[in-house]
Amino acid sequence: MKVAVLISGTGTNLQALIDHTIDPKVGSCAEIALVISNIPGVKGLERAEKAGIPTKVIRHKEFKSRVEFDMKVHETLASAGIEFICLAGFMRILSGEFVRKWHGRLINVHPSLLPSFKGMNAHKLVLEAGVRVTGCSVHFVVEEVDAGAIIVQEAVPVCPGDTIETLQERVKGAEHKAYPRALELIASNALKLGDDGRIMWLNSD
Ligand SMILES: Nc1nc2ccc(CNc3ccc(C(=O)NCCCC(=O)O)cc3)cc2c(=O)[nH]1
Ligand SMILES: N[C@@H]1O[C@H](COP(=O)(O)O)[C@@H](O)[C@H]1O
Repeated sequence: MKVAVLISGTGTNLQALIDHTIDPKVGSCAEIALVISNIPGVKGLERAEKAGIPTKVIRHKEFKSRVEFDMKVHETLASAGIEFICLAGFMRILSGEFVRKWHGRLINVHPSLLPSFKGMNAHKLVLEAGVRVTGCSVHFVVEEVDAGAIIVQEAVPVCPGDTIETLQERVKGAEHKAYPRALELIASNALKLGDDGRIMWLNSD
């Protein structure tokens, strides 16, 4: 399954997906065939280049509208024969039109236990709420932000004295296990997004 990873920054989740898909012990049928960033010069692009994965920068600032940016991204994905998209620290909201075109073939990792703490500053909200357990969620992407069906979650303790930085680092450690696991469930046809918008587990035989 030809997978594209969309990034905007450091790309540690991209790295985890790369390491997973090239691991001969895993024998994954997911292959990362393209990495697209909306920001030039980010570390995630270096990670892809080091792994010999084609990269493309599509600057959202160069487009008059969100939809035109999304269309360029879609065309780039289609011409590369991409079958599945992983968002990994991609910080642009995608238009409903794009999300509909990739319905069931587009997932994201969010740094909280959804449906709690949606949006951009999950770790800050977690600390302010004083919860003792947080975590990460890998979910299908739907038009409503951070609201799609959840595929995998992993819990992470909140420790006394945690800051946004210490929390983010601990949660990322969980993301790097959860994301490859979620991609493998999909690539191995263990589950898919049902027409009712909920996870459908496919029989193993
Ligand atoms: N339609 C749809 N698209 C998404 C795009 C990215 C992410 C990743 N998580 C994200 C969640 C929130 C944001 C956000 O609010 N950014 C500030 C505004 C930036 C902008 O103007 O674009 C970005 C990524 C999730 C979604 C999603 O759940 N649904
Ligand atoms: N969506 C959020 O953005 C961050 C991306 O980090 P990286 O994968 O670029 O290191 C991760 O914490 C992820 O949960």
